[in-house]
Amino acid sequence: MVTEIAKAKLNLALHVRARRPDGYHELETLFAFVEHGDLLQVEPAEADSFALTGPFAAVLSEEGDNLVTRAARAFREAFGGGAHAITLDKHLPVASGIGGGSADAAATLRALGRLHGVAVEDMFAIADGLGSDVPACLFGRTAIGKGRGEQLEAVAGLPGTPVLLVNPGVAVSTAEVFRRWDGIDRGPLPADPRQGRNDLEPPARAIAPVIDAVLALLTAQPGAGLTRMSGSGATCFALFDSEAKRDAAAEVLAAKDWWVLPSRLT
Ligand SMILES: C[C@@](CO)(OP(=O)(O)O)[C@H](O)COP(=O)(O)OP(=O)(O)OC[C@H]1O[C@@H](n2ccc(N)nc2=O)[C@H](O)[C@@H]1O
Ligand SMILES: Nc1ncnc2c1ncn2[C@@H]1O[C@H](COP(=O)(O)OP(=O)(O)O)[C@@H](O)[C@H]1O
Repeated sequence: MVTEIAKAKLNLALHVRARRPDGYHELETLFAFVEHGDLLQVEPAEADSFALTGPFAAVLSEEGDNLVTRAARAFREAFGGGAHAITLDKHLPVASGIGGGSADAAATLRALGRLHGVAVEDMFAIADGLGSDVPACLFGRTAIGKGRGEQLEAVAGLPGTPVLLVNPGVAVSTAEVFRRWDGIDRGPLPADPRQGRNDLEPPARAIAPVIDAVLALLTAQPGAGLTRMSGSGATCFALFDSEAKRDAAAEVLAAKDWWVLPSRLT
């Protein structure tokens, strides 16, 4: 049995540059990861099986096609390896801008790669076909992403930085948020992500105005530095200058009945 953590992804900055003829958007984004996420367990078996557990299992169990089973199918078509029993312990909220599904797909590939001796480098083509964020999650390191997110360049991160993730419990459709982007290119990613922005914030806030309240309360917390929405939302994050201040902020935001995840950047 192999176990992988499907770490939550953050977009420390996300600049949308252009709408492409194929419907996708050209991005420049700074991907980072946190220590916590979903838990994936994979073992060879006589027949394929897939079990969902954890606090967000119910949301997903009504959907037929999971990114985990899609990733496993794509792996087998490319590399063989037979049947597997897979368990996904779902801790990350679904459709929330922290790439939970993408991280699960990448963790599935990593686990199968470990079981069957396939290198991560050889699985990027499969990852690309599963979703725009899956290559970044497979890479798993702080990186600048271009194209639709699949052109990756590793950069120095801020490992160990305390971070708080907050989701107000509203699922936001990524496709819908991109559709509402105003089409204005506001320029490239700056060297310092703090000077950057998330261009998907205005359209996401229009769909889910509660994001305004989350950002306002996060920004007001003692010790909060860079505070922003991640991906297409609605999860927002703040970096903190100490774990104690992060934990104090977590209590304040959890009192709103919002989902909170105190973690650290990897
Ligand atoms: C916005 C981002 C930023 O990291 O994160 P999330 O909010 O999903 O976490 C990603 O680009 C999301 O990646 P992912 O969730 O894998 O998206 P996909 O399944 O490939 O695409 C879902 C839909 O989003 C839109 N889409 C996605 C990526 C992109 N560069 N341009 C787009 O226009 C398309 O309408 C597409 O049909
Ligand atoms: N294992 C999975 N975890 C989360 N979502 C999944 C999974 N498999 C399929 N999905 C689908 O993918 C969509 C995007 O999910 P998710 O990756 O959580 O969003 P985001 O990238 O915005 O954080 C969900 O609405 C859901 O329908």
